[in-house]
Amino acid sequence: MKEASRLRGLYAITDSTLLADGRLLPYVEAALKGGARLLQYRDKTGDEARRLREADALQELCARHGAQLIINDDAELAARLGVGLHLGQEDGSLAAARALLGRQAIIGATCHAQLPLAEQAAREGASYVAFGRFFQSHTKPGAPAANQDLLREARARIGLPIVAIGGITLETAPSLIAAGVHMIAVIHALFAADSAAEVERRAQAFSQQFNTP
Ligand SMILES: Cc1ncc(COP(=O)(O)OP(=O)(O)O)c(N)n1
Ligand SMILES: Cc1nc(C(=O)O)sc1CCOP(=O)(O)O
Ligand SMILES: [Mg+2]
Repeated sequence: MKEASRLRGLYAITDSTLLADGRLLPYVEAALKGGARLLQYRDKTGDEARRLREADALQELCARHGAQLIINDDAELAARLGVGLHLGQEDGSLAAARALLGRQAIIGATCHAQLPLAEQAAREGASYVAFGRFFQSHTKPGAPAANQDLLREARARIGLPIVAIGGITLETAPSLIAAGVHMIAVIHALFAADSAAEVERRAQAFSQQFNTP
C-alpha cells in the first residue's frame, strides 16, 4: 500500500488508565473495526514484560484489521516487533531510529507548534510530522499549545503527511481536516467510553469525517 493512503484518517492512541481492567484489546479492536488506520501503543509504565506482551497482541490485532502499529518512545521495542515508532523531542535521535528500523518503517515526530522542528524531522527521515496540542487535552494538559494558523504554512513547507493531536473531539476534528491535516490522533474522545460498541461508533464517526468533501 502507498504511504500516502496509509497515513490518512483516524490515528488511535492507547492510554494505560483508560484501557485498564481488560479494556485494552476489546476497545482497540473496536477502534480498528471503526476504521482507525494507525494505532499507537503509548504506555509509560516501564514494565517491559507487560509492554512486550501488550504490543505483541496489538500487532496481531492491527494485522487482522489492516492497520499499522506504532510504538511510542521505544525504538528497541519497535525494532523487536518490526513496527513503526513515534518520537518526541526528548525521545532520542530520529536519524538513528531510521537507521535501526529501515526505510519502510513509519516513524513520526512530535513538532509541537514549530515548523523548524518539522523541517528538521523531514531532513532526518520522518514519515509524518505531528503538531499540537490544538485544544485542551484531558490526557496531556501541559503540552504546548498550537494554533491552526500554522497548518497552512506546514502544508506549503513540509512535504510529509501532517498529524494533529491534542484534545480533538468529534466536534473539533472537522476544522482540522478542513485545514488539511492528514490524520487526527485521539485518545480521550475515542477511548473514554463505557463500552467497546461506543468506541467503534466514535471511530466510525471520526473516520467518516475524512470522506466528506
Ligand atoms: C501522534 C503523536 N503526536 C504527538 C505525540 C507526543 O509525543 P511526545 O511529545 O513524545 O509525548 P509522549 O506521547 O511521549 O508523552 C504522540 N505521542 N503521538
Ligand atoms: C500525547 C499527546 N501529545 C500531545 C502534543 O501536543 O504533543 S497532546 C497529547 C494527548 C492527546 O490525547 P487527547 O486526545 O486525550 O487530548
Ligand atoms: Mg514521547
